[in-house]
Amino acid sequence: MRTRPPLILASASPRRLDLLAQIGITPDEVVPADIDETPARGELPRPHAQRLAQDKCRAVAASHPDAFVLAADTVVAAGRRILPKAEDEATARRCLALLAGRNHRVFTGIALSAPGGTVSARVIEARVRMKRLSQAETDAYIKSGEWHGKAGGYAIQGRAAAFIPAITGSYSGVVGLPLAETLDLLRGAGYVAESTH
Ligand SMILES: Cc1cn([C@H]2C[C@H](O)[C@@H](COP(=O)(O)OP(=O)(O)OP(=O)(O)O)O2)c(=O)[nH]c1=O
Repeated sequence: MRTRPPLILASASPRRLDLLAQIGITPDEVVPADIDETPARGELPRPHAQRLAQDKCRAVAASHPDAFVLAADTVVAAGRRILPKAEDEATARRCLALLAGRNHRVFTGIALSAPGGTVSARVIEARVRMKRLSQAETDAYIKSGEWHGKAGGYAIQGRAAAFIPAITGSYSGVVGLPLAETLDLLRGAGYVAESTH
């Protein structure tokens, strides 16, 4: 019997592992990609998300040529501007100040490499509205620490859900892995059979 090549999730994000589990997919291995995530000069949010997902995918596929390798990158965009991943309070506050009371977009790039090296990739977009935030709401959110390591300084899957009255597009994409489209890629590459899922 022919055995199916393994699936590697090229991500350090526990959210991505949880999201895959939600649709019944368990990668054989998790191998985070260590790449430079700095936006190129003048790079727009959508191509940035696409490029980083592909870079993460290729970085891991290079040392695992016989596996399927799945990678993603989530970018929060205020207009043409790419918001940082919040690693400190000041950055998280700046992001929230920019996003509160406005609509913004979240782009998640996904890339899948198949054994042999063929890479398929897509970018999935969501439009998110965040309500205006009072000083007390911002302070309480900052205190929660939930913004840490999150693109744009918030996590829709946590307390910040109370700040989001409307979203159009992929919810799972905002959290980090758009599930419908990821399953399409896995199907297209032959990892998931048409008859399952
Ligand atoms: C906007 C938003 C982002 N995020 C997260 C998803 C991603 O983990 C993170 C964006 O950073 P990414 O660079 O996409 O991912 P990562 O550094 O966590 O993991 P890796 O590169 O190894 O795959 O922000 C949420 O969890 N909820 C949200 O609502």
